Amino acid sequence: MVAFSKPTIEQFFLKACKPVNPLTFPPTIPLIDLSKPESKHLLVKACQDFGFFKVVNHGVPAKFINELESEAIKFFSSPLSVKQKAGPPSPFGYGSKNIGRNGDVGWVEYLLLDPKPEPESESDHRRLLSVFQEHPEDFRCVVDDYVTEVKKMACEILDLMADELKLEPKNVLSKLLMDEQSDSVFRVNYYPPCPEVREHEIDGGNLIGFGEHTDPQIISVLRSNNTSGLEISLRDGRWVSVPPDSDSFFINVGDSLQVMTNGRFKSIKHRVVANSKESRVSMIYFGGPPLNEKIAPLASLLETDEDSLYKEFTWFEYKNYAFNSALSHDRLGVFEKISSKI
Ligand SMILES: C=C1C[C@]23C[C@@]1(O)CC[C@H]2[C@@]12CC[C@H](O)[C@@](C)(C(=O)O1)[C@H]2[C@@H]3C(=O)O
Ligand SMILES: O=C(O)CCC(=O)C(=O)O
Ligand SMILES: [Fe+2]
Repeated sequence: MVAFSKPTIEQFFLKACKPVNPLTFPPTIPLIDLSKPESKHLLVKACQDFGFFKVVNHGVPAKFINELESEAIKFFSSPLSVKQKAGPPSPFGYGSKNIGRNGDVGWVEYLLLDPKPEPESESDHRRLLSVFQEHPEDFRCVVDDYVTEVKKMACEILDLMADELKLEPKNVLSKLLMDEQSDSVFRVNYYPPCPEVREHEIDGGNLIGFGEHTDPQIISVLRSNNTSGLEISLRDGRWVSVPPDSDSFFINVGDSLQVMTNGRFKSIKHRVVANSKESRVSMIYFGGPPLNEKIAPLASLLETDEDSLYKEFTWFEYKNYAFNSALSHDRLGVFEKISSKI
């Protein structure tokens, strides 16, 4: 663990890296229309080829999305002293610039929230809600309404995957998110504009909003406003920027789903670069399994004689390892039976 001092602006720049490739996603981002259940074939292909796709006709009411975005903007626009009352994020609360506990920094402020507060974490929630001095319960309702809908969509997507992969039972994946003990997280990120980015751009630097990483859970459901910044890494190592679309959702395969499909689905490496002029607001639901769940390839997916590529572990063990590692660390590496590094 690293002791934190206030990060300097230089720490936020990716000096040693090649400039971000301005290509947009080639050829186009896989697009899944949830009103057409036959798109389940495209959905599985997208998970195999990229681990990433965009969803339209998702059924999440615009009202819930807009209310959450405006509550978030209200919160992030309040004085630092007010926001700090909701911090630090240990594990839930307000954070700024420091990401995780291992020395990562980014040009970002965020709220990490428990989508389903347990009685023991009630005090955390009270502290968090006290920040929304005027109507604290309204904020909780706005988060609950949004998360309920997004979780429903995530489960629908997981059921389509299971159907296309002919998994039994059909809810083998979605039941992990529906479980009362599901260890999911909800995050709202706010990337303020950074005027200083322009001077550094001249040196070919990019301001890092959220450093490169894969998401450890099963599935991540991301929605952002119309400010660009999200980039994904292709298998050939090129970074490409994802055109923002505030009316759609973006889905990432997480590390756990990569393992459950024995590597057929890819957990995609992604990052966010900050912007000199516009603020970016994103909200992400990370659907995770219960802590005691064994994360292993689904038996019905393994061909005869096909072995698991991974050692046995529970979500508790993986999460513990992940949260003690830096953002860019290749977390699945140590759980592979044959290291991909050789
Ligand atoms: C540096 C870190 C932040 C993170 C925990 C970790 O040690 C490595 C994984 C990171 C990540 C990425 C996806 C989600 O944003 C997140 C909440 C998660 O589950 O894993 C974050 C963690 C975090 O911000 O605490
Ligand atoms: O804010 C974003 O657009 C993505 C952030 C992200 O990848 C994360 O919070 O894990
Ligand atoms: Fe992420």
